[in-house]
Amino acid sequence: MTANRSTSPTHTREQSTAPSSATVTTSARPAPPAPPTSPMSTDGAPGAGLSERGAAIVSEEEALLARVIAHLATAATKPSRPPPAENYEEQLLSLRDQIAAARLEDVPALVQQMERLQGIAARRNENVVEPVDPKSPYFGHLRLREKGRPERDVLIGRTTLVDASAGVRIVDWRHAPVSQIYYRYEEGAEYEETFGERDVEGTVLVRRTVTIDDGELYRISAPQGTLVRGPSGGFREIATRATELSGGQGSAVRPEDMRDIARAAAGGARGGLGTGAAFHAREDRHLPEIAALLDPRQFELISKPDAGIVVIQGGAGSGKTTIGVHRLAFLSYNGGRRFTADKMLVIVGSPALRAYISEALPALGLGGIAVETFSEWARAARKRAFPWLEAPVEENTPSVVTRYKTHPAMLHLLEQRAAELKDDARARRDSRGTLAFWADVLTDLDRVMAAFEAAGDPEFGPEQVKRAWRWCADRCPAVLDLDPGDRAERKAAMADEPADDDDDRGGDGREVSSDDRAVLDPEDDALLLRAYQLLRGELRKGKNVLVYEHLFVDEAQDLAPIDLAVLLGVVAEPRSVTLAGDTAQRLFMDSGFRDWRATLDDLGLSRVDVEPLRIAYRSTREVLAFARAVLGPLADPTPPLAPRSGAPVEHHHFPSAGAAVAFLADAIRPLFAREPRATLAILARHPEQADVYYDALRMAEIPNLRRVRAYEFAFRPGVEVTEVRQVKGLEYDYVVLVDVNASTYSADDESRHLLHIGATRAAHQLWVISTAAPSPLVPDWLG
Ligand SMILES: Nc1ncnc2c1ncn2[C@@H]1O[C@H](COP(=O)(O)OP(=O)(O)OP(=O)(O)O)[C@@H](O)[C@H]1O
Repeated sequence: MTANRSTSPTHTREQSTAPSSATVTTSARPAPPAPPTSPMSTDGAPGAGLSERGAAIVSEEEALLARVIAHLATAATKPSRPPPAENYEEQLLSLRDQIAAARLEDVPALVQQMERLQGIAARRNENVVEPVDPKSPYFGHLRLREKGRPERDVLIGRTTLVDASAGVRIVDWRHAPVSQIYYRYEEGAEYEETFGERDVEGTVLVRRTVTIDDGELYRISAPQGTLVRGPSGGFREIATRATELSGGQGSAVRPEDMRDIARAAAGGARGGLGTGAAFHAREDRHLPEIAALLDPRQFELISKPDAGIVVIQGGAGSGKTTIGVHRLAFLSYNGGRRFTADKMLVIVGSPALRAYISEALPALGLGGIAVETFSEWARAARKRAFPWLEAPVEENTPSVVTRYKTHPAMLHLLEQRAAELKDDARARRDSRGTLAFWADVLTDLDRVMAAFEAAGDPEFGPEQVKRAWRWCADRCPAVLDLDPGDRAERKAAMADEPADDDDDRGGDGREVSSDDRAVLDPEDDALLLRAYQLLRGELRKGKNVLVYEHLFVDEAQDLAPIDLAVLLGVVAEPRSVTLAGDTAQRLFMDSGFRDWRATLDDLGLSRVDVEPLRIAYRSTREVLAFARAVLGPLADPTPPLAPRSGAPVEHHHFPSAGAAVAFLADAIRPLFAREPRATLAILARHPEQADVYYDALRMAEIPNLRRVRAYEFAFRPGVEVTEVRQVKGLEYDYVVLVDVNASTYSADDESRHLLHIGATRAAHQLWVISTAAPSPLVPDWLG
């Protein structure tokens, strides 16, 4: 699928030049140089122009596939055919027979499959072990030579099936020893691994990624070349040049390597939108699924031990979400009964990502995992913990109050005050006591002042503390009033607080004024939950304790330390957690998250390492250069490695939005005529700006045009007009950033982050449009 954030992980990144895993893997021992091949052919004639080596690879792979399919067909007609998935006992018996007949080196994979099945049988209601799908039985091919043993072909797929006598060995990608060879070693490399109890040494004779769809081989990626079946049925070689991660020679992938398509793209030079990438995607619909492409570093993080906290810092498009969801799959496979679907929680940054991940998980064999945004999850948990607290939550909190409530100083104060109440049975007795505690912590001015002074945050001094405190002191009594219990007593206590005649405006100029209605701020959900955890212990869901065995938090940079503390508080010991985020993509500047190190310290996790990811897979080198430039001083000192190069980023200036739309309409129509499967995002900072572009493009009768107002992305081809904030975590073939004017994006941190996020949604090409004095963040070199 070419749509933004493909909904199926089997084609999560439909672009023709996804680097073959062989070209991005690193190995202690380099692959031997590929023998010379004849020039690449792009003429589409069946098999025409295939090098001798290419032809040999194709026939080897076709023979292998034919063998597997024939075996699956025979197995299907035999009584010993794997029984329906829900018939666990028969499946276990079948596996036992396979083990009895298997060679020593195949036994661990089968035993693992058996253990997994036993776990599932015990749970009954969980995911089932799927039989091998004859339409797409595997995606990786290794040929291994081990000392004193004949060479053997091992295929990497989504489930295990081994029949050594038939020469068929398909091993689940999550099965550690074999997948380690696939993900860590290049063709030609020597390896040492442990299979079960046995140490083995060998050589990877062949390592290829294959795409099989509907039982047909469509694509082979090998170090010697990428071979693709054309519409006429024959194979041809495409874009085989090795990508250079350092930006060195031979790194260009497109448009040069796609001359034929670029030629088709009318006016492919400056002024033309479209690199032909989405056109090519249509032709080469069959691209390897992402599990086939994982690089060694990604696989290392995915396969980290099941206990422990893995913190991933990676730039835009470096595979953080990919790692998070594959780690869930890996743990669920290897973790026996511990990691069942109802015991894993995924927290995402937006409803759009929730939609994407919810659809991606079942395709990885993970049905029924809860995927929620933090605010949704916290709201529901808070309502369960305080069922009688019927205060509405209003989203009009002044910035100064958000910062006060999410500041690490507030988290520490809450912890300190709770510790002081260790022996106070009254405070701990029920959720009403917790509510009183919450109000007390927020409104005890002396303690609050001391806590913020100790935090020493130069951007949040006594002035701000006082203003935020006023807001809380004004609002908390009405909330406490919802508890008829000892209303009078509490009111009297609140009345003792000193009157405040200071300025009563919030940091953003909004009035911080008295409100007699019982209203909560969104940040109160986390404060109340943390207070509950500290005073009363574990949160509950119905009669059960609310506890998860694994937690994956995506876009963690937009959560406050207190949010993370609440989430970590619902994870069972020993904790198994993946936290992924990118400090360059912070959107909620008031959230209390400063950087990973400080946040981990705030959470008492100083000893946890932050794992950096360096390869930016999504965007081209040109897009990444722009995205880095707009970050200015906020950019990571180490630039990401960008495997792909593409069309230059262009800046177009117009006197008005009307002129810009006319230009865009003229570029978009031919783009979709050439590349009907393309996805294009037109991104504004503010909704009103997006409306202007949408209305005008609609009048220009741009087909498949959608105005996305509240995360209702279609994940299919077409033009989506929306605000930058909404597209966090998504991806498009092409992106146009509109109204990149000085009045819209000044040189402040939030503007830098927004432009960075918007730009890095583009996989292939980026345009920047200004309609007044351009933003100072547009780099000079863009012109
Ligand atoms: N090893 C890989 N080889 C090729 N493509 C990859 C690889 N890893 C990830 N990708 C692709 O790169 C794109 C970005 O991946 P992903 O969304 O996981 O990154 P991210 O770090 O979460 O990005 P963002 O921070 O922008 O949300 C996706 O299309 C994904 O399929």
